[in-house]
Amino acid sequence: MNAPITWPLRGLYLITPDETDTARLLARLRPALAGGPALLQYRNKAAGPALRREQARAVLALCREAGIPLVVNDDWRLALEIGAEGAHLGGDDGDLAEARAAAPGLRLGASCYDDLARAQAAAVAGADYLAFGAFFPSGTKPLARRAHPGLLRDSAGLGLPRVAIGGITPDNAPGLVAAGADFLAVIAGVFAADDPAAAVRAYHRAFDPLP
Ligand SMILES: Cc1ncc(COP(=O)(O)OP(=O)(O)O)c(N)n1
Ligand SMILES: Cc1ncsc1CCOP(=O)(O)O
Ligand SMILES: [Mg+2]
Repeated sequence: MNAPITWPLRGLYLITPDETDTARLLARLRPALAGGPALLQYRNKAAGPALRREQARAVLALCREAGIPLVVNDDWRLALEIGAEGAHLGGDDGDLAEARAAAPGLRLGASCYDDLARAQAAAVAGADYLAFGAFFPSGTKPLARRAHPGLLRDSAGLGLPRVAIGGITPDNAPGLVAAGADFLAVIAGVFAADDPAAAVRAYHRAFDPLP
């Protein structure tokens, strides 16, 4: 019996690296999931539709064993098809209001980049969380638009969980949490670490109350 899946309030939001070998992807994922991320996003910008479908299903099985909710990047129809908990939509990933209407049970995340007006529109369209960033230079996505941590404070009034992304390390994480981030979305900081499980736990310490 798998553990029940509950949607978390805050924590590390782990995102998969671009890995086209499914066995290798799962082998990299297992130790990271052992660290206990709050959420996992399946993202693979190097895979075509068939491989994405295969990998999303395989990743969902691992998430179910670990009791961790899965969000599918870019493709809410795939998320719905495989029974994932959510989908993440950016500016090129279709209409959020259409996804909201077609998939009322899916948690929908919206990329808001550095743009408060976009966040307001996403909230009205039915987003379940708002993602901002990149807050720091990201080797994973070097051309990502940059955002200022003040945006996390400025978006508090929208009343939705806020996700920070982009070049986040255990060292710069506490500043983003202090500015209002509910989730820290991370790829390289975990998957390029020598000990991915320890890296996950290091991010979670950013959410610990101060002594
Ligand atoms: C949690 C989270 N935040 C932002 C993104 C970026 O989405 P997008 O702008 O669509 O860029 P790609 O990830 O598709 O390259 C994300 N995936 N997850
Ligand atoms: C998808 C995405 N969007 C903005 S930065 C980024 C990549 C985040 O990866 P990393 O944590 O390795 O900087
Ligand atoms: Mg996208």
